[in-house]
Amino acid sequence: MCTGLSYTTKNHYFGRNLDLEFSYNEKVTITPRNFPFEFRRVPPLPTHHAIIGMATTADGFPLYYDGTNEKGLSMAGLNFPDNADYKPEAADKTNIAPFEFIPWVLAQFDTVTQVETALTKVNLVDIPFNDDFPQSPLHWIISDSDRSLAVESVRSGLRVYDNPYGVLTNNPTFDIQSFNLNNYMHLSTNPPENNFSDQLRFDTYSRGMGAIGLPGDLSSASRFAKAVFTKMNSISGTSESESLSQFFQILGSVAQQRGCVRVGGEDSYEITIYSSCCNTDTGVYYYTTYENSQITGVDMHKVDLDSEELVDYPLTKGQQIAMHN
Ligand SMILES: C[C@H](CCC(=O)NCCS(=O)(=O)O)[C@H]1CC[C@H]2[C@@H]3CC[C@@H]4C[C@H](O)CC[C@]4(C)[C@H]3C[C@H](O)[C@]12C
Repeated sequence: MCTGLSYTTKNHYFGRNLDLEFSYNEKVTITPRNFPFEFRRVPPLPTHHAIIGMATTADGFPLYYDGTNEKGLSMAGLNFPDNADYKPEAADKTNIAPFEFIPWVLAQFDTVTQVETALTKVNLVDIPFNDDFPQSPLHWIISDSDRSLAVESVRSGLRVYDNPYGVLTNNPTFDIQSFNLNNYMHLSTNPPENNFSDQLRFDTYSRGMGAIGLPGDLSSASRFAKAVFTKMNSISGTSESESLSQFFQILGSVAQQRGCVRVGGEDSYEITIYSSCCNTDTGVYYYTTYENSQITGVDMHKVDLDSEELVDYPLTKGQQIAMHN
């Protein structure tokens, strides 16, 4: 499971939790403007926007999990099992393989609204990367500082939703996730009032009681409600430190601790492998990992963005403890 998030203070920030029981050796990866992008069914892009994000590179191609381009447009892929349905090639459409979707979008568009227009022609074609990286069922959040979309290729076709929450988790489909929020409209950050019965007396014995009923389990529907509540009520100062802290706190509210979500075999548990937060205005990509609570950053503008070569940074995965004595 995963959670994607778009958040604005003075600058705009975009990132995600990647929750999984293993890692594919992902690295913070910068694709400079002249890296020759080739696609399976659409024309290559020899020059394009530069991209920074988390990716596994295979056969020289950056397989992005999430990324931001130099115009501040961002996109992340999240697991969408059983619902994702990729299509046969369509002659009258722009046929993009799912693993090409993030590079293809971030390489050429500046805003969500531009992407929305282009998506009317897009067909997510069922072409896997290779035998080592078979097709994965994904859906996507696409954000800029103004708005977000949720994009889902399902049996009935490509669904593009306006995403006013700037949040995406996993199943069910985005329309159902949105509908479910109706169940939580009574939640409040204020102390509760007695609407239960005027014949009874109640005591607000604790702070935070206005949001009793907000789910705290790690299922994707619960994480969606929790993350939307936390984000929509978030208050942050505008400095980089305050903004980053608030962003990682929101992601932390839906993070997965080892042992709580068993998957498959005896000793297999899902954890939050990494949390990322890219300042989309400055092009600095920050991350923490499960065992590295210190924020690590990579500034895309510190490398030669006119080059042709991918630049990647292996993740620092152990705790970086600042001892006082
Ligand atoms: C598994 C992850 C989602 C995390 C999640 O939700 N985990 C719940 C698991 S569980 O459902 O609970 O068991 C997703 C998110 C992004 C994905 C990569 C995107 C690029 C590329 C696309 C290719 O087509 C296939 C290989 C590829 C490297 C992808 C591998 C994998 O699919 C990634 C890491």
